[in-house]
Amino acid sequence: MVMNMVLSSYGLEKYCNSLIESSFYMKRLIKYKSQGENETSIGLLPHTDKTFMSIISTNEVKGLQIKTPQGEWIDFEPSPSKFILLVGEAFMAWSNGKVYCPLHRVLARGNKERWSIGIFCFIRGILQVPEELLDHENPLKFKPFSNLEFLQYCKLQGASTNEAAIQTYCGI
Ligand SMILES: O=C(O)CCC(=O)C(=O)O
Ligand SMILES: [Fe+2]
Repeated sequence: MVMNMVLSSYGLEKYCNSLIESSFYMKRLIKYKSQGENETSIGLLPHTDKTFMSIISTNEVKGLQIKTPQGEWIDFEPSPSKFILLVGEAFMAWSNGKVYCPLHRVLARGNKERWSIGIFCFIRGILQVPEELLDHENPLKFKPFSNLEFLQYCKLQGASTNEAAIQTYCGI
């Protein structure tokens, strides 16, 4: 359903079924240690996800920050009924750069433990920019690529925090 909502908002709903059929998910629970009352440290370095998209839900402790296209870091305000969807580098490349893939980080602050649960969605097979997104003004920016091989490449290169990894991997 989430995939459907996101793709529809970009007029790409026609690709929804095939993407859902090729998708698989990884789940990860992260615990961030509490800090001193007035202390702040980096819980997770700034990075972009290597996924197609990621869904994150957290306990009530703030910490996740997202960088806007204008360069401003904004806080994700947690609540029990809320989750955040982050576009990954694979979706950004498949959309030929149309969809923004945000840099995000986690600050560990204060004396409460923070938990987050992430559902990370990857696509099997070869991802190719839909022809509807291409014309004279919007030439192809990314060669066809495999999301899983891209993930492997980032692990081997130690490029997990490199926000331009997809550009180096399959950018034109
Ligand atoms: O813990 C969080 O809120 C974010 C985790 C995250 O960005 C990641 O695992 O890629
Ligand atoms: Fe992330």
